Amino acid sequence: MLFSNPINLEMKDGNVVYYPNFFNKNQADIFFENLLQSINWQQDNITVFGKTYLQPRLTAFYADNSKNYKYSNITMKPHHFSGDLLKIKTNIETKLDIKFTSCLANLYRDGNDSNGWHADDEKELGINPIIASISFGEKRVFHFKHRYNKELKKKLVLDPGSLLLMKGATQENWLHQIPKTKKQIGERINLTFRIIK
Ligand SMILES: O=C(O)CCC(=O)C(=O)O
Ligand SMILES: [Fe+2]
Repeated sequence: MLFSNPINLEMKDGNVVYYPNFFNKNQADIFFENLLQSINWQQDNITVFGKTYLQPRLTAFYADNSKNYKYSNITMKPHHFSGDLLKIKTNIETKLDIKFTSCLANLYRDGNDSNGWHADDEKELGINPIIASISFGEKRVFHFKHRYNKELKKKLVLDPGSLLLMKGATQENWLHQIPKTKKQIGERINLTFRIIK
């Protein structure tokens, strides 16, 4: 087997599988340190209901084409894949047998950084997008809530070295977030590999 113990989250109207040890601890630690230094982290302004704020985390966008990525009034121009990010891309493409074009990277500096309720449903991702989300560094809680049935919720901890694979109608029917935490915690890097044609 290429990687151990996938956990199917059994999402109604969606399809989410969690792979806790997609990368082993040693690999995950090395990738974390290298990506922290090598990624072109930036902090953008976002405009929500007419008010402008600094985004509560750092981000960077990479692609093997020149297509921009637009979300929350932000347009991100891609950098080219290289170094460990390219190694990770090739590794997951081989293991999953899927080719990705793009990666949106997130750096949560501490518990005060977050990612509010949203779905990855921008039209450039197409219908039923496949999103492969890799985590390194500090573990963080991840929430799902169903868009139309308030009783349906899921909560899980994303461990370093893990992969969360979201596919099928997940983005159409569910929202997700990384909430803030009051705990004193360190940095976390998340890489979301996407297909943008
Ligand atoms: O940090 C995470 O695990 C989630 C990131 C995310 O949802 C996104 O970039 O769209
Ligand atoms: Fe997302």
